[in-house]
Amino acid sequence: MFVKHGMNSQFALLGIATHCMLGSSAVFRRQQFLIRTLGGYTNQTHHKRIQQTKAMSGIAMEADAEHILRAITPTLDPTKHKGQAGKIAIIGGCREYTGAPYFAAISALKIGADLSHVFCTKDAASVIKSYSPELIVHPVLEESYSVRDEDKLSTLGKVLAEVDKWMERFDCLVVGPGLGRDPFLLGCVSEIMKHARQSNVPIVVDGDGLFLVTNSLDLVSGYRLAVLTPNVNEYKRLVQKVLNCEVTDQYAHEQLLSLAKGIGGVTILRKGKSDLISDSETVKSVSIYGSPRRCGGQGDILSGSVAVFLSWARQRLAAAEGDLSISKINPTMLGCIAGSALMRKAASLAFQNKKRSTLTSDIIECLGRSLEDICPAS
Ligand SMILES: NC(=O)C1=CN([C@@H]2O[C@H](COP(=O)(O)OP(=O)(O)OC[C@H]3O[C@@H](n4cnc5c(N)ncnc54)[C@H](O)[C@@H]3O)[C@@H](O)[C@H]2O)[C@@H](O)CC1
Ligand SMILES: Nc1ncnc2c1ncn2[C@@H]1O[C@H](COP(=O)(O)OP(=O)(O)OP(=O)(O)O)[C@@H](O)[C@H]1O
Ligand SMILES: [Mg+2]
Repeated sequence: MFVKHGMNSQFALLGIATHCMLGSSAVFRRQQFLIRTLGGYTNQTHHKRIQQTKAMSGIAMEADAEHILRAITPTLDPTKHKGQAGKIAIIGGCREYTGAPYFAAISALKIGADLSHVFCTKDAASVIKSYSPELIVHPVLEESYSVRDEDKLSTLGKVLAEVDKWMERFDCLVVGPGLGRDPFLLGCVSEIMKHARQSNVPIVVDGDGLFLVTNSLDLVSGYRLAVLTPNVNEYKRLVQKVLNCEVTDQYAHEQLLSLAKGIGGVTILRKGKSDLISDSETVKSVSIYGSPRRCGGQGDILSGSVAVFLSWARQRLAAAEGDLSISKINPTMLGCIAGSALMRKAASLAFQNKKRSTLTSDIIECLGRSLEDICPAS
């Protein structure tokens, strides 16, 4: 039994119950007993919940990712101006990590965003600029070691003023790649996230952003434009914090639904052998064959990609144009499915060429060709 206790454990139990219901076994009757004992639902609510969960988990889960990629990728139209294909900002990059924010930001550009900004610490900024002249790099974040206690409040004010100047222009923020875990820096980033939320800017949370959010769930709880992209460790910590239990692979879909619901309907992309995606209403998987290489940085490509596709999906749905088959799907789900599929296709292509020496930069080089194969530019 993976559930220990806690309100949200009810959802996990419902998931187990649904699973067992399909088998109609004695174990199911036992789970029903447990739900009644621990869940506190009326019989009617209980029955409705089970029906809903059954409907959700009973359907084929694999997303039609290529169809979605084609439906949300904008055409290259000569009447468009700079910025219309997306302006993305990465909040990340500190003394230790300069690769992660670079990978996320450059991936966004290689897929087709027009502008990619990075807000990082002063130490990281010149290094990131030296990787690429394409990125707009703002050396605005500060770590504790570089700020005296008496200057912390004024520094926070300056950081927020710098980021706020740009906030309304961004189509999506990616918070966390290479952010580090310095307490003062994370305090500033919390405020940036609150401002993004007030401005209705979507936020993709990855890497150390997930460390921050796991300890301060209110930052994203109930925000439908938040996407969390946890790896195996990050997912484990989220499940322990929110559901108060261990990760289960046997009831992976149900647990993911419960987690997304427990954080108020955010969208979660659980990375792994297959990527599992849920917005607390449905669960989809992307199992396109990727690469057996697990070099660091692939998650950063993914977070940058999800930011672009999420922006494109929102744009496409807002204009109510194009493919009606996607019009009922949450844009955060569309963004995750498209980002996951493209990342995996590019990884597969890079591995065909480079085999054991495949690195993250090789995968980034394959992003354009992989998108072209699915969705030709002309
Ligand atoms: N080139 C770069 O600059 C890269 C930087 N990265 C950044 O590195 C930072 C950390 O990301 P990771 O993916 O390594 O974070 P993880 O939380 O997955 O892992 C951090 C380290 O702690 C260990 N760890 C994690 N949870 C643990 C637990 N419960 N008990 C014991 N050990 C545990 C892991 O094995 C790993 O060595 C993020 O900011 C990320 O964005 C990565 O994206 C990889 C590439
Ligand atoms: N076992 C696997 N098989 C195939 N693809 C995988 C596997 N594990 C992860 N991936 C893919 O690799 C990408 C990155 O996932 P990963 O778990 O490595 O993220 P991460 O640890 O956050 O990476 P990073 O090093 O950038 O922080 C995801 O798109 C995921 O689909
Ligand atoms: Mg990561």
